[in-house]
Amino acid sequence: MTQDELKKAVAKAAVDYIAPRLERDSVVGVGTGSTANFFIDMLAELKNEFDGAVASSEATAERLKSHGIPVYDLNSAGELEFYVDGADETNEHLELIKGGGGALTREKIVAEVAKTFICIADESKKVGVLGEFPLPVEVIPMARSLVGREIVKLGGDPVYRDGFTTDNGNIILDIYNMDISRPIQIEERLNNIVGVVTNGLFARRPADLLLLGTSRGVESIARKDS
Ligand SMILES: O=C[C@H](O)[C@H](O)[C@H](O)COP(=O)(O)O
Repeated sequence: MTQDELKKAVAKAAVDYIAPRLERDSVVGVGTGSTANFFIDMLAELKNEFDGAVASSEATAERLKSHGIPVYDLNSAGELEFYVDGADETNEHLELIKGGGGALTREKIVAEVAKTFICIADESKKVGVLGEFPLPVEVIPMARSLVGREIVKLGGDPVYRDGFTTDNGNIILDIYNMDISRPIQIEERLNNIVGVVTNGLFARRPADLLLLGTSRGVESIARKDS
């Protein structure tokens, strides 16, 4: 199977999971990226069975609206039953690296609000230890050099994502060669650097359910303590 076929399979598995659990007044949190896009396109078929969505990026909001799915501001949406999103990496504890597309901050905010975070990913995203994929950090532009120096002190190699601006008007530093064997600790340390908005580690708030696309089918992996 191609990677896109695996992404479509997990998107369908997510729709199949939430469909029987949706109420007419449900608002669904929706992530960003190519896997999330397949999910959005399939979610559209259910659009008369739930109220609408909260988007984790401008791109996702546009795609939802193009299908006629109402998009709500998170502040007026109240509680979200589900947040469905892809990932750049996941470990066995469903701790994630996200933000390859630069949407990490809004993704983290929406994930925080949702009762159940469903991660959809193809098997190339499953790793033993996080960090092969460079870890994105969203930074206030004037703090770029300061944050870069602090990241070096933590043992990482920050690289400025040239020409990229987040939906929040900030920049991204991608960290290479960082030891992420203790994800919660690294997530907190990076977030403590002045000028960091947030980083792409989802360890404090990991996924609750991983739908992993493999050549043998979609594996459903629940977080052990969820
Ligand atoms: O900022 C982007 C998001 O965190 C995506 O969920 C992540 O990059 C995975 O994207 P894709 O599904 O395209 O591999």
